[in-house]
Amino acid sequence: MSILNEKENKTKVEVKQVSGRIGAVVTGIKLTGSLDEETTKIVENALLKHKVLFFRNQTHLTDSEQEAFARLLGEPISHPTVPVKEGTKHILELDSDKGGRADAWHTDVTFTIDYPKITILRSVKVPEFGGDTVWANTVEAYEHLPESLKTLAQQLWAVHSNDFDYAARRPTAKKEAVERYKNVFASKVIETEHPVVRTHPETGEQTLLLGSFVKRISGLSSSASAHLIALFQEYITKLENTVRWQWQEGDVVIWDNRATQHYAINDYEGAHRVMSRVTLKGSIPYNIVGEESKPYS
Ligand SMILES: O=C(O)CCC(=O)C(=O)O
Ligand SMILES: [Fe+2]
Repeated sequence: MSILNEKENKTKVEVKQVSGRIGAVVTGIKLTGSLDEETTKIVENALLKHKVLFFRNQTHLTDSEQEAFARLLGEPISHPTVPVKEGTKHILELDSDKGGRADAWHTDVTFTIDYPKITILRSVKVPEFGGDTVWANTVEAYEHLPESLKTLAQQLWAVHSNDFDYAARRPTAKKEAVERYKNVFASKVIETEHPVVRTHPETGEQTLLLGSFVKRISGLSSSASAHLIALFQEYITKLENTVRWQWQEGDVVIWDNRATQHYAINDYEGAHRVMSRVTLKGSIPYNIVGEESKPYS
């Protein structure tokens, strides 16, 4: 077959927006570590535009092939406290039987200073019902703030920490999950002060940087902090600002972790759900006037 014919036979790549403010389904791409440059660029550009990309039928992927694909978009990094899945370089396995139920609105690993720019999540085992994930667009959330709240948000800084009261937030969590949180996830306390409004380093857009790792707003009482966080989170998680995905086995979802928050719905009780996650190295955030995040101690 000539090169020309091969090109003609190539499946057409399509990027189809699926809701008003966030998310697109991508078809015609088989994700592998040897994806060509042109297709990789399509994925990168679509991600900056839509913030979350959904790919069905990627059942060919193994952990190592997922890592190989991830390397095309950036530098894979391991979680700072949770050990990587055995036999892999950087994969974080989220197993519902081991407390892997991320049922709080968050951006990944924001307690670190240069938290991941992108997350690539693959469904390995999905429950018969439930277990959807929802993403929210933090650029659109900022854009939809009234001017007075934009001005307020721009002046705020927040302390993000991996040391929060896990058990109080999840009164029904199993003892094993609470222990795992304490002994693994928060084994080493990591805290960072980030601006509440982060300038996206690639698009220049303003994003709201909050989520469940926020301990408090700098300089405010815990009560005032809680009110303000709730106020901004309300704009972030407004349903019009979100997209919800019903997983099938072998789906891959890629999100821009600098422009989104997400929530894994914990509505499948004892059923088993397993996900494989790779995160890519991010950069230190800065705000509209160029002030950078700093370690907090
Ligand atoms: O389990 C999910 O759907 C999402 C889990 C999560 O928060 C993550 O992978 O970062
Ligand atoms: Fe997450």
